[in-house]
Amino acid sequence: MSKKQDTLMKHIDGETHFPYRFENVEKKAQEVLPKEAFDYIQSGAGREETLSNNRTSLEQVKIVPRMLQNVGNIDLSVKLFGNTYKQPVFLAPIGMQKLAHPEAELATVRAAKKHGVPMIVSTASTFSLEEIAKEVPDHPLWYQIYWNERHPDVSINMAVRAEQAGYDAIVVTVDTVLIGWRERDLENQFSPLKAGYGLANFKNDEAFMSHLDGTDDDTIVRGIVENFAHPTLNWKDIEKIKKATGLPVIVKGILDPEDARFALEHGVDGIIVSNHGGRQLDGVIGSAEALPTIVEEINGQIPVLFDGGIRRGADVVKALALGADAVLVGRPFMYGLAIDGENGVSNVLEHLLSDLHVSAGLAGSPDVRTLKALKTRK
Ligand SMILES: Cc1cc2nc3c(=O)[nH]c(=O)nc-3n(C[C@H](O)[C@H](O)[C@H](O)COP(=O)(O)O)c2cc1C
Ligand SMILES: O=C(O)C(=O)c1ccccc1
Repeated sequence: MSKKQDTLMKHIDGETHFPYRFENVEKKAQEVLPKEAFDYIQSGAGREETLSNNRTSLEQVKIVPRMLQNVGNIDLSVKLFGNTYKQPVFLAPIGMQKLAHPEAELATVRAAKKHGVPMIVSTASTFSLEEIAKEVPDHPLWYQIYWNERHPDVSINMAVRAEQAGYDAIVVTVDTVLIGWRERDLENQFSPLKAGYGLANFKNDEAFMSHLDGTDDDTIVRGIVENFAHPTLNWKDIEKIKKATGLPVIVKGILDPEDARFALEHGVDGIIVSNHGGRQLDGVIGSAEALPTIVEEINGQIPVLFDGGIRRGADVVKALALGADAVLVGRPFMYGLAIDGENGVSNVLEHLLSDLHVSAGLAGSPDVRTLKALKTRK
C-alpha cells in the first residue's frame, strides 16, 4: 500500500475530525471568526462576479482521464527556477494573517513545511520576513512585493532583505495599483491596514523609517497605507526590482496574453495568472478561462503559475491540464488557520494533497509532465 493510500485508510478510520469538504471548512471558519475578519477574507470586489467567475471557469473544464498508465509510483515534484518542489502547490501570498490566528504566518509556515509546500510571504505579513524564515530553516519561501511608488528604495530594500534571508524568488503583485472596491469591508467599516497588523516588515526597515516624520504607530500606519497604492506602477519598475537582487522575479496578476508577452520582453522569469481572488476589479474573466490564452502566448519560455478558486485535488489537475506549471491556494489555508492554527493549516493541506494524489492517479498521470499532457473539454 502506498503512503498516500495509508493516509486514505487513516481518514476512513476516523483518526482525524477536521472537515473534509471545503464548504464545511469555510463554514467552521465563519463560526470562529469575527464577522469583519471573515468577510474580509471571503469577499470579493463589487458584486463579486470575478470571485464567482473563478469557480465557474474551473467547473466548466472537464478532464479527459487516461487509463492503463501505471500510476503505482506517483511523484508530483516540479522544478521551477532551478529549485525542486515536492508538489506543484504553493501557499498564495496572504497579508494580515493575525486576523485569523495570533500565531499567524509562523503557524502557517510550520504546517507548510510539514507538507513540503512552499509559502509566498506577503509584504503585509504580521511577522517579519526574517522571523518567518527563521521559523523554518531550509524550507523554500518566496517573497511578494507591493511596490512603494513614492519611495522605491523601500521596495528595493525589501527585495534585498528577502534575498539575504534566503528566499528563493520575488513575486511582484501588479493587480493592486489601487485597492479594490470591497463593499462588505466598506459596510463593516473595516480596513486591515488601519487595524495595524501589517507593520512587521516595515517597523524595523531602515529605508521605510528614513522617510517618516515620526516613529509612533500612527505615522507608521500612514506610511504603510501609502505603500499599498501604486497607480504609476509600470514595466520599468519591474526592471528595477529585477536588478535589485539575483533572484528570479515573477509577476502576479496577468490575464491578457499581450501583458504576458510584455512580461517576456521585460525579462520577467515567471508569471502568475490571477485576478487576486476576485478582490480587485469586478466583472473580470475567471482565472481558468484566461489561463490557456496565456499558456499559448508564453509557449513554454517561462513558468506559468495559476491561482483563483483552487479548492480540491481535481482543480489542481485541471489547472495543470490547461498548462499551468503549478498552482497557488489562498483562502482554504486561511480558514484552516482560523479554525485551529498550525494544525488547521496542516489538515487543509493534508486533505488537498491527498486528494491531489488520488486525482492525479485516477487521471492516469503519475507526474507533472503527464498531468500537463492531459486533454480537457469545455
Ligand atoms: C485575505 C486575503 C489577503 C490577500 N493578500 C494578498 C497579498 O498580501 N498579496 C497578494 O499578492 N495577494 C493577496 N491576496 C490574493 C491571493 O494571493 C490569491 O491571489 C487569491 O487569494 C487566490 O484565490 P483563492 O483565494 O481563490 O485561492 C489575498 C487574498 C486574500 C483572500
Ligand atoms: O486584501 C488583499 O487582497 C490584499 O492584497 C491586501 C492589501 C493590503 C494589505 C493586505 C492585503
